[in-house]
Order: sequence, then structure tokens, then C-alpha cells
Amino acid sequence: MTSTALVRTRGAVRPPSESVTAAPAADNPGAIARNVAQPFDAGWIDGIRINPSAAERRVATLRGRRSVKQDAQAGWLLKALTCIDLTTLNGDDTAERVRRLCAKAVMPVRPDVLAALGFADRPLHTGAVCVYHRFVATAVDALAGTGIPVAAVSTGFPAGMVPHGLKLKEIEASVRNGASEIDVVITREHALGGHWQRLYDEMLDFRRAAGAAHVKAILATGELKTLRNVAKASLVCMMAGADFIKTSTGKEGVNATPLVTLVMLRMIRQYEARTGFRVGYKPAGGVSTARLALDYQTLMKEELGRAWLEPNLFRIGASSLLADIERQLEHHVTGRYSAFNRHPIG
Ligand SMILES: O=C[C@H](O)COP(=O)(O)O
Repeated sequence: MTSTALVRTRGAVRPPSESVTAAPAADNPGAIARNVAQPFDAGWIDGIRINPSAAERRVATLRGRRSVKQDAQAGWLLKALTCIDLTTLNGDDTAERVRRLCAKAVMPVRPDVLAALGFADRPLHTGAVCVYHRFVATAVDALAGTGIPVAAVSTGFPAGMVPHGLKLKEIEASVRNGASEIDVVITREHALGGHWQRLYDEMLDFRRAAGAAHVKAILATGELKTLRNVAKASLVCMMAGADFIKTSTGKEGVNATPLVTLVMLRMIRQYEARTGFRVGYKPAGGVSTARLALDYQTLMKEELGRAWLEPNLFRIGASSLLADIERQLEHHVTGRYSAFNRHPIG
């Protein structure tokens, strides 16, 4: 059994010292070994300990520590843009709206702004487009030839209150329609009741049903009551083979926060140290400003290192973040802010 000092401050943390550009990291060519499910390990899970006040202190100093210089900010924001899962998950979504979203994913920033930033010859796109199952085929069609993956929310998103067998069928149907990423919601009751073996079995089934498609396990952290539950659920999902762990559906009362992020990132770090597998992280829900995106990037870099700033290990689930990033990039180039209504998509 491992007793884990999970969220303990470790002294001064180096602020980001290098400019982050939208170019791939040299040590991260894009391909990483996919996580492989580990045997269920009750001792490892039982040994997890959290120090909430230390974690709170750590995130409280985040903005004070961050030192992304003004001219480096554009590079960080372009990088953030390539990590966005550009999302629409509304009851009034239509195929037409999804097609417009896909067009935005292909060209997220005006060419003249990109050119002014020195990216004229390096077109950028978002990390993925994320939709309900109903629109997977539409998005796959709209994104054909672009290399942009389609992510489908699944398993009775957002509450997950449908029978297990139906959840597996929903995953399989989205994969058949061309989704290469599946965002699955966990059964919160398993975590709230400490039924970790049940959560493990559930996630193992989700991962099997997804086949080659990558699985992002949505913990719905705002509903898990304690940071300890968040840490344990993170570990169990990784142990069962999840490729990413994701905070929220965007529909809970509390969605992504720096505090749950810190806890989840420490678990990713611990999981890599124990198994050698790198698992990705996706904050989602309420991440709507460039400033928040920079906060999450800073946490990723400080806690996990440069490799975790790339879209194969970092995504931001967001329906409106892109609009603010565009505004900040335009401001960087022109010195003026445009109105939000000039950015109706993203
Ligand atoms: O997974 C993505 C979230 O549903 C998006 O949440 P948001 O609309 O608050 O950006």
C-alpha cells in the first residue's frame, strides 16, 4: 500500500521560463504510448491522502507565480487554441450549427491576424470538435481531410443515468459513425459510495467498447463532494485504461476549477511514475477566458512538464473560450478589442 502525500507543496515552483509557441514540442512528436489498463489495486486507492489546505494555498498563488510575458502570451494563446475541444452541447443544436462550428475549428483565427503573428504559413486548428452522438456523422463529414478529430459525448451524457448496456451501445454507435474520441461520464454513485471496483469495471467496459477511439473519462468533479473522491476516481479511471481524465460535463453547478485540476494532475503524475503511461487532462465547463486558459496551461507545465501542453495530452473543453482568445490575439496585433458579438461561434 502506498500512502500518498498527494497535494503537498514542494517549495518554490519554477515559473514558465520559455516562450510557448504553437509549434510542436521537440520532445513530443505527437505520438505517445497509449495507456494500458492496470490490474485493480485496492491498496493503491486506499492509500490516497489529500491535504486540502495545502492544495488551496498552492492554487491561491497561481496568478502571482505565473510570469507569461506580454509578447509571449500570443504564443501561449495560439497553443491553447490548438488544444480546444471546440464544443456545442445544447438541446437546440442543429446540423447547420455543427457545420459552422467545424468551419471555425478549421480556421479558428482570421488569416490576417495569424499573418501578423507570423503564422501565415502554419495554419492552426482546434484540438477537436465535440458534439452529441446525433451530430457525429455531420461533423466527420464537415471535417473530412482536415485531420481534426471528432469527439462524441456518450454514456448518457451528462448525468449518465441510462442502463450500462445502452451506454456501451452508444459508444459503439459513435465510433461506427467516425468519432475517434469518446467523452464518457462516470456513474457518480460508484465514486460517492466508494465502490471503486464498480467504477473500474465500468471504465474498463467503456474503454473496450471504444476500441481504437480514445476515451476521456468525465468525473463530474463538482458532484463528487471531496477532493479525495476526485483523486481516487481519477486514479481508478486511469487504472482502467482511460486516455484522458476530464473534470466536468459543463452542466454541473461547479465545473473545472484550478483546485480539482491540481489534484487530478498530481494523480496523473503519480500514475505515470508508477506505470510509465502518460494520461491526458481536460478541464471543461466554464473555461471561457484567455486568462483562465493561461492558468490551466501554467498548471500543466508546472505540474507535469512541457509535454503536457500539447493536444495529445491536453485539451480544454469549451464552447466560448475561442471567442475570447481571438479577441486577445486581435488586441495583440491591432491594440484594440473587438466586441464579443463579432465572434458568434466559439
Ligand atoms: O465539455 C465541454 C463543456 O461542455 C463545455 O462547457 P462550456 O459550455 O461551459 O464551455
